[in-house]
Amino acid sequence: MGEVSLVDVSKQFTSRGSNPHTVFALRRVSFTIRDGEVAVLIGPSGCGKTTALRVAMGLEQASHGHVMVDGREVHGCGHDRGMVFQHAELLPWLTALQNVAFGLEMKGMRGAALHDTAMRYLELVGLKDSWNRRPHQLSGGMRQRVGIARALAIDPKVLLMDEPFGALDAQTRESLQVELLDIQARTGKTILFVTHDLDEAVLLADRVVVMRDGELQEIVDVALPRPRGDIGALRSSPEFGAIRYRIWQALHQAPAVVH
Ligand SMILES: Nc1ncnc2c1ncn2[C@@H]1O[C@H](COP(=O)(O)OP(=O)(O)OP(=O)(O)O)[C@@H](O)[C@H]1O
Repeated sequence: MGEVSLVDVSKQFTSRGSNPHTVFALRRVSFTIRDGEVAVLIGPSGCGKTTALRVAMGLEQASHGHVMVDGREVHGCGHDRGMVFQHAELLPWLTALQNVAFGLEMKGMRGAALHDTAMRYLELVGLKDSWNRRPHQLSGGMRQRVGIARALAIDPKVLLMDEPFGALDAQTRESLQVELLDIQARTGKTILFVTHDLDEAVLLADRVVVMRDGELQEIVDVALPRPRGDIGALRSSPEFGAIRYRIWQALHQAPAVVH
């Protein structure tokens, strides 16, 4: 199982100093991502996407409301959730293999099981032959692959991905999108994915959660068959265009009324 819910979650940040003020990053946000589903969070810069992900991960505590995983309220981080960041955030002094093994060691795995499991996940992301390279010896795309392998290796129920392909060139981004679709098909992981990119949202998602000013604006169903197949052909299909336009409309609707 891997169902994750944000239940009436609000998050406010209060800055101190000479000009103290409060920012409402999330206001009463509720949604559920079903087991095995890919949900994409999209919305303008500053609308609260990263905050929603960090609250779901347990890196931030909600000011109000709570997070449930498989019907159980969670507090703080846990091995049931894995996170992939925009800039892989690898430990620079460790090899690719050691970076993937790191989380497994935290889980208590040792010896041959540790090595074999870390290697299996590097293989899953196509990096078996680069196991001994340190992050500075890897391209941006390869570093992101290591980040994905590291998050998957702990076998979380839910994968939380914060603009993981945002800093990559278009070609690398596209090949990682295809890889992620493939990995998701093989592992059946529940994924909550943040992006600014409409095409990426339609390509990856079962549902797209549109956010605005810290509020949930709308949830749009992406009724495209899986596997997504030839993504070039899919992108140019009328069905893809219609869903993309539906999300665009949701993004450009009048702002939600703040009570
Ligand atoms: N630690 C923090 N302290 C103060 N304010 C914060 C903090 N984290 C986020 N915020 C504020 O909360 C709001 C939402 O930020 P968040 O990073 O979640 O938005 P986002 O939609 O992910 O933006 P982007 O697309 O630019 O990454 C913004 O106004 C931001 O400045």
